[in-house]
Formats: sequence, C-alpha cells, structure tokens
Amino acid sequence: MKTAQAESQTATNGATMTPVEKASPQAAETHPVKMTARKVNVFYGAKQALFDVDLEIRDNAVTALIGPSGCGKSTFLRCLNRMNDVIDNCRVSGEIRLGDTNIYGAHIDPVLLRARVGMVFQKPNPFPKSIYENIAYGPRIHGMAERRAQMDEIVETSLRKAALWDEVKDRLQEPGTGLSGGQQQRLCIARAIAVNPEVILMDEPCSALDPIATARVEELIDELRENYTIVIVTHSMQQAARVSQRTAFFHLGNLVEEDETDQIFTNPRDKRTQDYITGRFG
Ligand SMILES: Nc1ncnc2c1ncn2[C@@H]1O[C@H](COP(=O)(O)OP(=O)(O)OP(=O)(O)O)[C@@H](O)[C@H]1O
Repeated sequence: MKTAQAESQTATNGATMTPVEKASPQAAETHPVKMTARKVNVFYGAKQALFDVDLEIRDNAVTALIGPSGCGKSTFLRCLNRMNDVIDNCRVSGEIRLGDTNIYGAHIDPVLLRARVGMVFQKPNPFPKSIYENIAYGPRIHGMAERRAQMDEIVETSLRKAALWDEVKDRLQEPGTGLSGGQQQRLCIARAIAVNPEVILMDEPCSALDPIATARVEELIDELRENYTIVIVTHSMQQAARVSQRTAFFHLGNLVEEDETDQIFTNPRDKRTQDYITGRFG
C-alpha cells in the first residue's frame, strides 16, 4: 500500500488531465440526487467498519471515495448494490435509497438491483468466455433480447460505449481473457453497461493497469458520466481530482466530509482531510 505522499509523487504518470484541465461544466451540487445513504452502519461480526454514514450521490457525476487503507471505502461502495450481502458475517443497518426505492427493502431482488447498480472490480475479471459472450451473458439472463440481431446490437452498443468496439470488432468470438489488462477492464465496464445500469460502482478500477491503460479508463469514466452516475473508490488523490466532480473523505469508518472535488482538494473543512490530502498520513 502506497502512502498518500508516495501516491501523489507517482500517480501523475497515468494522467491525461490535471485538476485544472478537468471539464466541469456545471457544479455537481446542482445535479439531482441519485442515491441517498442515511445512518449507514456496517459490522463484520462484532467489529464495526462504518459509523452513521450519511451521503447523497449525485446523478451524472463521478463521486470519488478516498481515505487511508481500511477506512471503509470499499465497504461503503458494496453497500450501494448490496454486495455485502454475500459476505457471511457482514451486517448493514440504516437506509440506502436509489431514487425513491429503499434498496434494503424486503421486496428487493439483489440480482435485479445489481443490474441497476453495476460494479467494476479492482482486477479485471472477464468470464472465461468469448468477448461476445462476456457482454451477452447479463442481457440474456435478464431477457433483454429475443433475437440474435437484438443481442448483436446490445453487444456492439455496449462495446462502443466502453470505447472498445474498434479494438475488438473483428475478434468477438475470441476469449475475453486474451485481451490486455486495460482492454479487459473496458470489457468489464461494457459488461456492466450491457444491462442498462443507472449507477456504476468502481472499486479501484485502475489499480492493476499501467499508466496508459489507466488514462484510457479515466477518459472513459469522464465520458460515461454523461449517462450514468459513477462512484469510484481510489487510492490516488490525483485520480480523484482528475475524474470526479464530488469527493467523499473517509477516516476510521466515518465519513469526514463530502463536497465538490475542487473544494476538498483546495479548501477542506476538516483537519483530518487536510492532513490526508497533504500526505501527513496515508
Ligand atoms: N470480509 C471482511 N471481514 C472482516 N472485516 C472486514 C472485511 N472486509 C473489510 N473488513 C474490515 O473493515 C474495515 C474497512 O475495510 P474496507 O476494505 O472497506 O476499507 P478500505 O478503505 O476500502 O481499505 P483499502 O483502501 O485498504 O482497500 C477494515 O478494518 C477491514 O479490515
């Protein structure tokens, strides 16, 4: 695990945009709220990992979750599509809404929820199937295509949205695992897009990628926010500054502050945030 200071010295290698160049046509605080967390507490057995987290996640914006290792970023991310349900000893309390829907309501099917709130993981994890089948799998189990031509269209559209189509259109029947790491990660993003999500969660999506592949995925994230709500966990403050409009800083299981990204990095309200962004602890 790199310290914040080491990170700040190295992470710029993958940059295509600096914070000042970042396109921010409109302050994200004016965007409608897409997801709302209220008094979220998470326990792994007797150990509490999150404490009364309140957060509003804005539509058509990228929200970055930052903070030192073990502060609860991934735990919070997994609350947003109930991925913590699959961890045996994990218990979540509080309320999380997607639009008007309480996602922890008794009537909610987590499989359908995860189509609306998709996830991209740290390590690219394509299925051991063809590029085509990686994309077609989700739409098929959700009954989204009756005919082959419809499925072909979903596959092409998803790959285009993930900026991968031109690189793979002539080898759709080849294994997804044969792509480069960066292409595999874009394939995983295409796979998430294929089931028409509203929100895409990304847990350190570039940590296994080289600087060029990182830059490509960051550009893609910037394009995707036009149509999706994106929440990204990152250890890189440079990445948070490059790709996000809102940033939430976590420390020891508490959400310390959340604001416009520029505000967090130039004028944080809390001393803990200040200490973290200046590399005093990591
Ligand atoms: N499956 C688990 N079982 C028990 N404890 C867990 C589990 N997952 C996470 N934790 C604990 O919960 C706390 C928060 O972990 P989490 O992975 O959410 O932090 P993080 O900020 O994402 O860390 P990192 O930056 O290192 O990935 C940590 O103390 C961690 O050890």
